[in-house]
Order: sequence, then structure tokens, then C-alpha cells
Amino acid sequence: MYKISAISYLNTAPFAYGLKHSSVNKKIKLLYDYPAECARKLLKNEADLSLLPVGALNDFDSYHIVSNFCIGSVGPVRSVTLISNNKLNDIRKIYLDYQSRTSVLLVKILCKRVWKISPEFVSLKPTDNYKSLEKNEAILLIGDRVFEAEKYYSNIIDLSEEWYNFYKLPFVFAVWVSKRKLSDEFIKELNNGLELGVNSIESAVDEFNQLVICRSEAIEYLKHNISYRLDEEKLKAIELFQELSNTIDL
Ligand SMILES: C=C(O[C@@H]1C=C(C(=O)O)C=C[C@H]1O)C(=O)O
Repeated sequence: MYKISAISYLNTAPFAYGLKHSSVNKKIKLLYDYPAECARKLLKNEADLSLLPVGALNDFDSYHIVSNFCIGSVGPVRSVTLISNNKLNDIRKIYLDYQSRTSVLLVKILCKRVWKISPEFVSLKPTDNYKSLEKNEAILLIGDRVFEAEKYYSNIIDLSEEWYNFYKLPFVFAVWVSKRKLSDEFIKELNNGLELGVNSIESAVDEFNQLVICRSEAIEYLKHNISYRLDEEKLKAIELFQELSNTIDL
């Protein structure tokens, strides 16, 4: 049995659906985790394969990207946002979502390179509440919680849209990664499952039991905001993101 740590958010529902409804299902145990946990489990050998946040790739001495599918976007992604009641220039403090490994770096890159602001960064704890932001504070929030949180604030900045406008590139949040080399046969079956999933968005939404937006909005989000194919432009984006990540203080 291969243990697979997959992201628990709606954007991964098509992948989960495809894996469950194809032949690879009998060879795997699917674990649903938030992105930072997907990274921790792969590092600690609690998973054989993870949908790994790109921001965690540097944790590994060596790794294998086993699929041409990813969690990416071309322009607005909707679910990776800097949320506040302020204009960018008035933001002094940014709380960082503990569930993220990629977007916490992305927001720092955007602050430094694109927005030219230098706020203080503070890591959020799981018990912190995004509803208690004070004046001049903002929060980087990812995943399905954004769909709820965005209702309470007036300034919602989509980080993928900001990246796209400035660098003219798509963005990649997570890729399928193993630490050890897995068999070619398994990888082929895995990819067949992922392919089935990205071609079954409606059914994946119907099977996803934590939907916090309506069905049509979910379908629109998965078809138009999330971009699942890891093509040349997205590989270029990963390379640039890693280069820029190396220039920021952690
Ligand atoms: C598109 C998203 O990107 C997620 C953000 C990640 C991160 O910041 O580490 C990792 C995986 C993605 O699922 C989202 O949060 O909805």
C-alpha cells in the first residue's frame, strides 16, 4: 500500500475523485491533509507520495516529481489571498497561514519585489481567528477558508493574479512528489487516475462533502481558476519562484 498525502481542499477534489475511481485505488491509502502537513509527512516518511507545496521542495535533498499534473493557476486563483480592510501601503503586519508553505513565500516575494512594502510577518496559530484583524493588519489565507473569510473584509488581493500581472507567468502551488523512486507501473496508474479526475470535475464536486460554496461556483473555480497541467510555462514559474525565494529572509 502506498500512503498518499493529498491536500484536503476543494482544489484537490478532482485528483482524489480520480484516484478513488480508478484501478490505482486498491494500491493506495489516501490521507487528507493541509499543505504544510503534506510536506511534513513526506519528509518524515509518514507518506510515500505527497501533493507537495512547491515552497517545501527545498526541505528535500532529492525528490522525484512523478506527474504532469499539479495545483496551479494562470491569473486569479481565488483561494490564495491577502485579506484586510486596508490599502496595501497601510499594511504594517501580515499574519501567515500555518497551513501554507508556498503562499507564505509568495506573499513575501510580492511584498519585496512587486508592492515594495516591508510589513512585519507573524505566523498564525491554528487557534487564531481571522475575524479579529486590527487596523493596519492583514492575513494571508489559503484554501477553502478564503470562501468564508472574504465576506468580512473589504480588500481581497489574489496573490496568483498579482504574480501573473507582474511576471506574466502562471503559478504552481503544489506538485506530486515522492522521495524514493516509485515503480513505473505504479506511476502510470497514478497518472491515469489523476487524468480521470481532472476530466470529471462535476462528479468530483458532487462527491466532495465539505463544500462551502454552491455547486456551480465550485465548478467554475475548478475549471477556470485552478489549472492542473504542469506545462513548460509552469515549470518556468517554479524555477523563478525558487530563485526569488532564495532572495528573501525567512
Ligand atoms: C490554490 C491553493 O494553493 C494551495 C496553497 C499551498 C501553499 O500555500 O502551500 C499549497 C497547495 C495548494 O493547495 C489554495 O490554497 O487553494
